[in-house]
Amino acid sequence: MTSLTLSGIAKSFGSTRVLDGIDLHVPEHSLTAVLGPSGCGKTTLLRLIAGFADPDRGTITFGDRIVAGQGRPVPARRRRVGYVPQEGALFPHRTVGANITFGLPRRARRAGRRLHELLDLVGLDRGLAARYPHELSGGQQQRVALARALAPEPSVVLLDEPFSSLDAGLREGTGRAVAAALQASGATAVLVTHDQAEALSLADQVAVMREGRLVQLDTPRGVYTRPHDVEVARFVGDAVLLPARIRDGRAECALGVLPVREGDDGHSAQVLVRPEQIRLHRVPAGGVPARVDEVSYYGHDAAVRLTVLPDGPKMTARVPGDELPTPGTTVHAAVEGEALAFPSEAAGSPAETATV
Ligand SMILES: Nc1ncnc2c1ncn2[C@@H]1O[C@H](COP(=O)(O)OP(=O)(O)OP(=O)(O)O)[C@@H](O)[C@H]1O
Repeated sequence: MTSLTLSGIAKSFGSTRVLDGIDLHVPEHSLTAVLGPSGCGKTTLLRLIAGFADPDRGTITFGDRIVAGQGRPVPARRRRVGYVPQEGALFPHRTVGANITFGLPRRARRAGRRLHELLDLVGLDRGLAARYPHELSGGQQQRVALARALAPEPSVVLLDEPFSSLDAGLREGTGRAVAAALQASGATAVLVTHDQAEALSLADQVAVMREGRLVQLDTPRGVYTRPHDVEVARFVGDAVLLPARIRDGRAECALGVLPVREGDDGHSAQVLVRPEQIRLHRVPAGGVPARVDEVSYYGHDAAVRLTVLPDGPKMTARVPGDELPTPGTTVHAAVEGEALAFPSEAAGSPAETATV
């Protein structure tokens, strides 16, 4: 395995610039999630790394070996890349075992030991080796696809939305199993996804893309707690956005006077609070009075929709499932921790404020 470095990568199709100056370093033995909305260029980026297409500008380096951008590009088959597509694309008429060992030399295929190692690695029962893909669940099929990608011990493993065809329950378990197998194999991996929960829960670092550019490269926690801008903040989680005025490291807004991490004094700004930062008290406790409009109970927690009294903004708080207020009553909403301040012009239209 090896590290992966992209420097100044650009790619256009006709007059459309799809990737614009991407710089990305994926350390050895780590998993980077490339997160972004549909059409932002994620798959194109993976295809360039794999060698299925060439960048117009910039270089791609595996360890200290330049594979694209200087001289003739190294062809895909010589890059030693493992690729896991959206739906495993397993060979339907080959058994699980034959699918996994497809890329191995004949001798290794016969020995069977590597097959067992790979099945163990991705957490599949060895007894499944004789089955055909249609006899497996979607999650099992994706694990087989990963085992097949890992079999030849690739330099880099690329996964293109590998869980998008799975239903929610299977998705989480398969994601964790795949991340664990990648870690156990020591793989250097890039996972493309538009699902922020998947990116935050599985990856070591998250590369947030927008319209062909990399807007933030950070740890999952960094992306969530220190988003580069309002758009990133809203993309990676629910957010309450309020107009505010910053003074002495504090923001004056509809939720009171909140400490902020950053923000220029005397400027009008937008403050961002995560719904789970809003605490609801039955008695005044430093918060502002709010009317409970609606409560959605999810078991582990609940979403409480509020209107700040008398006619302030509407917002949603996430509270523990055992602390449910009654709709129609008045509570006192207080913010725990720091709010994030952003320049007000970056916050979008007024209609977007105070929503989640
Ligand atoms: N071979 C191609 N020829 C022309 N345009 C292309 C080609 N491949 C991709 N595009 C365009 O480039 C843009 C980025 O596509 P890409 O598939 O990389 O995005 P994505 O972020 O992976 O989207 P999704 O999440 O929907 O798969 C899109 O506008 C797409 O139409």
